[in-house]
Amino acid sequence: MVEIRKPIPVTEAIRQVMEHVTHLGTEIVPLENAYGRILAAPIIAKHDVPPFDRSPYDGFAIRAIDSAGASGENRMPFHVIGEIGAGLLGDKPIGEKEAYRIMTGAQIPKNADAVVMFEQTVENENGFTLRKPFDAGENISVQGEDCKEGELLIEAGTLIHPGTIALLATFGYAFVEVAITPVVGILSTGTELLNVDDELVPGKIRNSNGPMIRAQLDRMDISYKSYGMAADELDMCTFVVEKALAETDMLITTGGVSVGDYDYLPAIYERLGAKILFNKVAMRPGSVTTVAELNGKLLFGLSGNPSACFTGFELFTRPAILGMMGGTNPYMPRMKAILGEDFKKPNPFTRFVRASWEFTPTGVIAVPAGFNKSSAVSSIARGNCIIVLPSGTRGFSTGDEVDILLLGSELGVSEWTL
Ligand SMILES: Nc1nc2c(c(=O)[nH]1)N[C@H]1C(S)=C(S)[C@@H](COP(=O)(O)OP(=O)(O)OC[C@H]3O[C@@H](n4cnc5c(N)ncnc54)[C@H](O)[C@@H]3O)O[C@H]1N2
Ligand code: MOO
Ligand SMILES: [Mg+2]
Repeated sequence: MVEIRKPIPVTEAIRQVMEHVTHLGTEIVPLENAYGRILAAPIIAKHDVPPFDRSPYDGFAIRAIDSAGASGENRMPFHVIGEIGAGLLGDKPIGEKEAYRIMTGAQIPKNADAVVMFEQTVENENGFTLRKPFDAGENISVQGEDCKEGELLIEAGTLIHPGTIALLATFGYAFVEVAITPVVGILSTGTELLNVDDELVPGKIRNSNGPMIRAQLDRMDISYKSYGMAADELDMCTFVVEKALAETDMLITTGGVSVGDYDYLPAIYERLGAKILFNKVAMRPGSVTTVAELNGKLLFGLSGNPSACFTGFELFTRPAILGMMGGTNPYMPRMKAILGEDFKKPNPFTRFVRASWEFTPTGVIAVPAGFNKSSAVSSIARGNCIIVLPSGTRGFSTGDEVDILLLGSELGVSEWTL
């Protein structure tokens, strides 16, 4: 008798996966290796930024009071007492009607409280004249206007991007505390599988899931250990799964999770004593996605069908990996889009449609990326997003508003909502 599985809602499945995520701790890396990692400690301003009042322009530093009454008819003369380039200091305090020539980024000299751009002056042998009064503080970049010493700037759990690197460098972080990145094992199961460079022979297909998962991990900058392909043989598959689990922090298998005679993953989980979190999700594709846990490590039994495998990774495995690193935005960003083509299939389960989105003059349009069965490989290649069609809906028409999940974005969101 075939086992009847009870599907759980997608949101519940994601919640269960995230509940079983374990952190691997933190490590210190040089700043030049920190891009793409996840911050393990918050960035707190170690000093004010800028650390001193400075000039935002190339021009003259003056006392604002000396410009009072200046006009086109009454140009105010100033005497230049020296020059300050960025990185240098003016050693004399400026006196009445005196000015320093000052360059962008240079510290404002003593007594000066305004900067006049070169373009606002007429220069002469002695200095310059100007034709308008300046307020105290005008054209001064004030110490601490960007960051105040002690201010919490970026939370732990944030992905480090080029802007984060700039901030870390500003505060002198030559080394950064980041989350340890998991090593993920990948095993493609299926007696029908050939290597990429094999000739097709009757009944066989090339393994596309293995290379696809490797690329999905590469896109996240996560390292992996590939265990290649295993034929549908219980003992051999159990041996490889056990070995892979011992050598990695998480294992992704593809294929063999449904109810077929040679779908051995359920038996392998049982043999190993792994706890099955779920083995059926109310979604299409990927309803057979199975997740188990053993000794604190997650085993993702992704479907063999390519579109289901891809979707299972993006929905469950990717947030779990980010969660293992304490990532605070593990879920794909979501956007509203206008459906660019009819999609008339009813949706008994939540449907995730591989699609392609673009900005148009009338807004964001998302168009399904062609043949959209669970077994499809072409629509994964053509898609750049996933349209989410809620369960219980009866098909959608061109012009309907839909939600889309963005693929390959370094941005993410903190909550999963459906
Ligand atoms: N009686 C039932 N049959 C099936 C059910 C069901 O509920 N009852 N579920 C169907 C659904 S939904 C899916 S999805 C598939 C899932 O199958 P498995 O995850 O067990 O995967 P396999 O049987 O091993 O393979 C399915 C399909 O994918 C191809 N495949 C497998 N590995 C790869 C790979 N690495 N690269 C490319 N393609 C691969 C494989 O040849 C099969 O065509 O089960 C349904 N059946
Ligand atoms: O597990 Mo399947 O992908 O719903 O067709
Ligand atoms: Mg199967």
